[in-house]
Amino acid sequence: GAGSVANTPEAGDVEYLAPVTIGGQTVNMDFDSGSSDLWVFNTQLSLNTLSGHMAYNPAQSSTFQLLPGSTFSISYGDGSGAAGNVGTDTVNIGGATVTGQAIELATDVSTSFVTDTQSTGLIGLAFSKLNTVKPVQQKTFFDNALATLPEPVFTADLRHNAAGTYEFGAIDSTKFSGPLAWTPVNTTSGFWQFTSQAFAVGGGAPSTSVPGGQAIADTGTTLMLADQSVVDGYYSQVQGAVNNATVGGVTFPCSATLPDLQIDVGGTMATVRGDDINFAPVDQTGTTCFGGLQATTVQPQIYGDIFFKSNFVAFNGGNNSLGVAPH
Ligand SMILES: CCNC(=O)c1c(-c2ccccc2)csc1NC(=O)CNCCc1c[nH]c2ccccc12
Repeated sequence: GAGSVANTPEAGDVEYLAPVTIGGQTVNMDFDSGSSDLWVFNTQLSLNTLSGHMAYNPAQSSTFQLLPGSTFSISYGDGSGAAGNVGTDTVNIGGATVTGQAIELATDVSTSFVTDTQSTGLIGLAFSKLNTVKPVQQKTFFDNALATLPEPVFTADLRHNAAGTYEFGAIDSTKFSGPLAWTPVNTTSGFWQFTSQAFAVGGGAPSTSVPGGQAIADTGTTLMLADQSVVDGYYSQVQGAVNNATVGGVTFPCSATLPDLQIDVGGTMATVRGDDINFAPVDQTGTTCFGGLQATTVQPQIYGDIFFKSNFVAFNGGNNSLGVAPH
């Protein structure tokens, strides 16, 4: 059946956590449409590492089964990562249930995850071809759930500093306004990848031909990481915006009025509200603010939580498409 859970932004909308029940144990996880491993803090980790975290205890689950000889090791572009061994258990997300889901039990986690005590791990929702389990690659929760969901979809409704929703198996049209604009997804990369070739600033004339012209929908990345041409075009319209090498990105006066960004999603222009591009102050006085839109040289571009705060997104695993609408 379908499943729906509330998600909650951590302070500063850095990440969005939602409850997942694994073998009867409910833990808060980071739902990540930009990766494909479900890994958890668990009782194999040292008490130091576990300090402050919830932890999954496989010994307490009557449905846990070890996958002998299976391991995982994942690293993310920000240099963080996790590694460990693997078992299976029953996973229930708001009523949507999968038995025999691969549960990757970290025995090693990088510092940024250790200090992030509200998160018990990640639940990857990209395509299973990116899963890192060896010797036998494992499927994501969504992949395993597809056949049993009323509709082969999951949706992300992320809000600024407010509770939102992750839903599996249904599209709740009360969560967005107007029709969903659907675009085909190119699954070759293993991400929810689509064409994004143009942008406009504050309703101005659209640019054309953004280099690479591809982007992914990634709930696991905090910011919106776009091509330099998009970033330059946007911040050229923001008084006092500078590339601040010290803090590692574009900053501007917190008092600046930020224009909306219109960005191409498979031929339809989606809007990212200017307010959501004012991500956070970088100083105690709240004078200088860090942009939610930053440049990346990697391709494809990464439309993270900043994008989702203005746009409801439906991920259709039945026909590999994305539906986007303002919310
Ligand atoms: C900055 C995080 N994002 C990435 O590294 C990333 C990249 C990527 C690749 C190279 C350079 C920069 C970014 C491509 S797709 C992609 N997306 C993901 O990897 C999605 N999963 C991020 C999980 C993640 C990494 N660090 C965290 C810290 C807190 C919560 C979650 C995380």
